[in-house]
Amino acid sequence: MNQPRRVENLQTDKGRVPVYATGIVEQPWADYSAVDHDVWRQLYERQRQLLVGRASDEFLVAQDAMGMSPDRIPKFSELNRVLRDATGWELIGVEGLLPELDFFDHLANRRFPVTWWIRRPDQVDYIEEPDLFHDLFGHVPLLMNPLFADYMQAYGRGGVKAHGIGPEALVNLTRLYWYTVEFGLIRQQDGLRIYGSGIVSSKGESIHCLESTAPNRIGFDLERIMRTRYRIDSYQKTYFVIDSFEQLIDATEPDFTPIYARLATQESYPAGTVLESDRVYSRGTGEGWASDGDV
Ligand SMILES: C[C@H](O)[C@H](O)[C@H]1CNc2nc(N)[nH]c(=O)c2N1
Ligand SMILES: N[C@@H](Cc1ccccc1)C(=O)O
Ligand SMILES: [Fe+2]
Repeated sequence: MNQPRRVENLQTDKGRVPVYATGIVEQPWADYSAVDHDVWRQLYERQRQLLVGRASDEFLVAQDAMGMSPDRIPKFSELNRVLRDATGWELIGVEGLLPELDFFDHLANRRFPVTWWIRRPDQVDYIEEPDLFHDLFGHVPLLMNPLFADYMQAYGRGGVKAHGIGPEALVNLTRLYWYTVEFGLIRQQDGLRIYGSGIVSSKGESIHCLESTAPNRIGFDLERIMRTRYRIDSYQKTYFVIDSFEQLIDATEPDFTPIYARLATQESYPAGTVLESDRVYSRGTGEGWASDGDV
């Protein structure tokens, strides 16, 4: 995608960046400070160590294929050469969260929006919004996996379609993103493993999601997930487990229009729910759960 014309230098609270008409930001790589690069290195090395034995084989293979350097914040332009050859995806720089339709349209065109700024040293254990580390370390590697790359584009197309159907459909579809792309687990011969970006980019949740007795771990069920509310400010109460990316692709291939219509007549479930019909890998103790805050 040829860069659209530059319209202005946006003064943000994190520095001046060139912003294009489409909201795409050019990565100001030369402006990253030594502190920025050190935060990247610290987070990268800590997560790489934590994820051995915890992340899925697909994630670890994809991350090695992506070939990011721990020593400095990677250049989007360098990663794009590798990514385009592998699956036709490319990264674009953004300021932060985009309006939903913009986000879906980028995914539908195999463009993944990556936040251009990285968190401060005092935010290494928790940050309330996606930064460069969450997007680049968490989301980008699996775009090297052909199956997952297809799923992400299909999701984007589904998002554009859901946006046209209405706000409830968008809520249903966002839950699917949350419980797969962000916080998904996958079953392997040697146990449950992580593929969700929100988990792999978080030290605490990488440990909690597999080792804590507090959360439920339940087998993937499309409509169950689309009815289930989630948490945005604490560890998840429930993690959903797929058997494979093929299962995810097969389950989401059909037209969702009748599913949205059915879901509109049904109640949603609180995040900590366990149903009789659930395939329960482990039922949580609920220890430490806040009673409110589901979205
Ligand atoms: C999938 C869901 O709509 C979600 O809230 C979107 C909205 N906008 C976004 N914008 C950016 N840049 N990155 C994201 O992950 C999202 N997520
Ligand atoms: N098949 C879904 C779109 C979709 C594809 C892949 C993942 C999620 C959603 C629809 O018709 O709306
Ligand atoms: Fe994310």
